[in-house]
Amino acid sequence: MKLSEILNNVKTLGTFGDESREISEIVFDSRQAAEGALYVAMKGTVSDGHQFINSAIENGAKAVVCEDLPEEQAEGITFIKVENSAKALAKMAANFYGNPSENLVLVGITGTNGKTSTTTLLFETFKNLGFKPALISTVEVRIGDEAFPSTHTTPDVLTLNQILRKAVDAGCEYAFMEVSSHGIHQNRTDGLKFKVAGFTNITHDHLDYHKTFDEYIKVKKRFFDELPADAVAITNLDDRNGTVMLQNTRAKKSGYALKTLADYHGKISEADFNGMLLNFNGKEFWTALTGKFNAYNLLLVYAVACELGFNADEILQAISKLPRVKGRFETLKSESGIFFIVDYAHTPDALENILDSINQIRTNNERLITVFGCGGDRDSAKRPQMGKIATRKSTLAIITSDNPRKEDPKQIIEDIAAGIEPQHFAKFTVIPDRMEAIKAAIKFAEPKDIVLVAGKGHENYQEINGVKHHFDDKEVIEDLLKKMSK
Ligand SMILES: CC(=O)N[C@H]1[C@@H](OP(=O)(O)OP(=O)(O)OC[C@H]2O[C@@H](n3ccc(=O)[nH]c3=O)[C@H](O)[C@@H]2O)O[C@H](CO)[C@@H](O)[C@@H]1O[C@H](C)C(=O)N[C@@H](C)C(=O)N[C@H](CCC(=O)O)C(=O)O
Ligand SMILES: Nc1ncnc2c1ncn2[C@@H]1O[C@H](COP(=O)(O)OP(=O)(O)OP(=O)(O)O)[C@@H](O)[C@H]1O
Ligand SMILES: N[C@H](CCC[C@H](N)C(=O)O)C(=O)O
Ligand SMILES: [Mg+2]
Repeated sequence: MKLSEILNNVKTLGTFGDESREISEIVFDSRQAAEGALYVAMKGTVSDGHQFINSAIENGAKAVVCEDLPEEQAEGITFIKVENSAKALAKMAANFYGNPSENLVLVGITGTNGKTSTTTLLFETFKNLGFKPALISTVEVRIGDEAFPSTHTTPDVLTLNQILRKAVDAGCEYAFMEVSSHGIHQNRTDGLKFKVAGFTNITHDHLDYHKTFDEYIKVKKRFFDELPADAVAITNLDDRNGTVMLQNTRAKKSGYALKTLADYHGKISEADFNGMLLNFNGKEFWTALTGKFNAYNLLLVYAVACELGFNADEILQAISKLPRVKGRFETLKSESGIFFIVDYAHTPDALENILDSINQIRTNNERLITVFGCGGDRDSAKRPQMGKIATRKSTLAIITSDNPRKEDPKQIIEDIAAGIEPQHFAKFTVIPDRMEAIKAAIKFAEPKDIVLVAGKGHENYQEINGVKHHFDDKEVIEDLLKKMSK
């Protein structure tokens, strides 16, 4: 594609060199530049892409988009100065891939917890409705039945447009994607045309990156502020910040809630480990999903589908067939009758929610054993909070490791333990090796007891010192049960 076409509608502050040259690809990483590439220099969180302009050129880049022009401009290279490289990249990526977000119905879901669950449930619902949808999530990218590995919750804007292009070419009419706060902040979703935007909730997470909760809220809100007038914004009215999210949006506003009046009102009529009887806007149906948070997720799915013009009965029929999402309240029972739950709860709010859901369902004669840890090189403020919640709400908490990354696992565990209240000191034990921790839980458990293994969900690795070792909670439980014949 010609550079001038890639620059269509990009606000430039100056062009130096040939604008009519052919561009083979757009890259923002100098190491990926090949012959004829356009290199976009971006200021990152660790380094400044402007430092790598020369190495991009050495690798074959023929054009450079940057915020600061280099003092010496290499001969034969076109330089384009812009105010904000990330914003320019978003526009250029959409141009390069033919604006695919305008050729399908794009739905974005944001919030601290529930993005993967809701987008996956939407994907499955639309499959049940007879479509071939696309999914962009933490767990995987899907184009119909074809699955691709996922590297981020919200990929970079080039990858996003590339995926959406592929989806459009494959005949997808709907795409459901997770919108993370990092993604919004780093302009990864700029230039995409969203038809529906959904908000799940906002609680404590990622403050290592956003610094304050206010800042985190502001970033999430930006997603709704930037929606076009013909979009629909759907918020959770039970969340303290649900209304704030839509305060300045131009989109049509809609709300869902279990506790207050809303356009989409839901009620849990019955719940046990096998599922729930739900009532949405007066219509009752069964689901195999369980946990109050899944009632919220399903209600948002229902609201999105209604706003997209589908018939309520048809939607509920499609929703009632939904399977559980991988690693989200996944259950498993041992031969001796110990009940296991594998869940991705890795924030204080998610951990509290899942423990509350389990406690509401259990009859209290069984004991609840919680195995969990906290990730290294991530928001450390959530650690003591999770220690407090797990010990308050379980019979026994076994504190272990969950992706220590470059940190010392013992230090992470100490941070978690620091939040435990003195009256609960007898209710926890520390076993840093996750396999040993799960083994101890199985040993301790008696028939009917419940073992919650939280934090990793679908993840199939334990990241220690930059190395990802294969580790899958569900697989480990199954293997141990066989070995321990329990
Ligand atoms: C902290 C963070 O979000 N970092 C993301 C960011 O990288 P960065 O700003 O640190 O990049 P940098 O290393 O400072 O480099 C600056 C620029 O120089 C370029 N560069 C760098 C080196 C070089 O030799 N040549 C070169 O051109 C880089 O490509 C980049 O454009 O931009 C990159 C490109 O889009 C992302 O891959 C990267 O994600 C990292 C890997 C990451 O771990 N991100 C996580 C925290 C994340 O984004 N998570 C969210 C949310 C998860 C959740 O909600 O739970 C997600 O959406 O996945
Ligand atoms: N609507 C919800 N409200 C609160 N907690 C939820 C909700 N949905 C799921 N959870 C809990 O949060 C965990 C993570 O859910 P999910 O993976 O759907 O969230 P996410 O927003 O995609 O997370 P991430 O930011 O890591 O991508 C689940 O395992 C469950 O314990
Ligand atoms: N997307 C989240 C996942 C956290 C999952 C948990 N297992 C951990 O490693 O902390 C993150 O990268 O912060
Ligand atoms: Mg996710």
